[in-house]
Amino acid sequence: MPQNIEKTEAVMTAAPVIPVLIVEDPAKAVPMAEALVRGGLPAIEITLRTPRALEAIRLVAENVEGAIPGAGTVLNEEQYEAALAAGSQFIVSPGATPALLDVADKHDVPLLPGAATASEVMYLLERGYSRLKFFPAEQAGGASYLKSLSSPLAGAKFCPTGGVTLDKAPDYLKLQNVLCVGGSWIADAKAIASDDWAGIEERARAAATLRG
Ligand SMILES: O=C[C@H](O)COP(=O)(O)O
Ligand SMILES: CC(=O)C(=O)O
Repeated sequence: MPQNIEKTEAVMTAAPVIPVLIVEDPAKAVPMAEALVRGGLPAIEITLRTPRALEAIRLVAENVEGAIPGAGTVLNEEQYEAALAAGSQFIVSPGATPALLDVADKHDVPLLPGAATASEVMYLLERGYSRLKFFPAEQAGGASYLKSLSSPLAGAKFCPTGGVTLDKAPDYLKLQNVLCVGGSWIADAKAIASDDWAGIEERARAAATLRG
């Protein structure tokens, strides 16, 4: 089935920011997610870039009330299925392949596929996907580039991610074709490694009140 827009937008509009997380130690996942939820960011993307990321997703799914755990950096069918089995409520990919979209079409779980060019967006629209990640946002051209896509590709709405910061986020959030932004600045590897839950909560709170 094509993308379920209502369910996908529910994830994208739960808060203005989706934190993108690289979790090495699953024992950190629950206190980290609790800090993010307390700060007002329920949708959290744990990337499959570490060996124990799936374990981290499972622990958040089973233990953190109010969290909407998702898996990022999902590149293929095997990772997609493993992410769902771990309890992911949404899936994110830096790009899109026909094989990844084929497996996503079999499930009613939001997939945010990545796109960075007009042709990539057009391909995804053809496949029934209109709620997308714009990646890597800053490096690909930033808010002015994304604004240029909004008139010719009016059906597509984005979550820009990649180089987005607290300062840059409002430039994206004010665009008609942006529903949220993603980024690692709220809980980077250093903050997670040093158990800086208060700092993560504080940055989450600032992000949760961002407006375009
Ligand atoms: O690979 C990039 C991450 O998805 C998030 O990007 P960031 O660290 O620039 O916020
Ligand atoms: C870029 C991103 O969010 C991902 O790796 O899925």
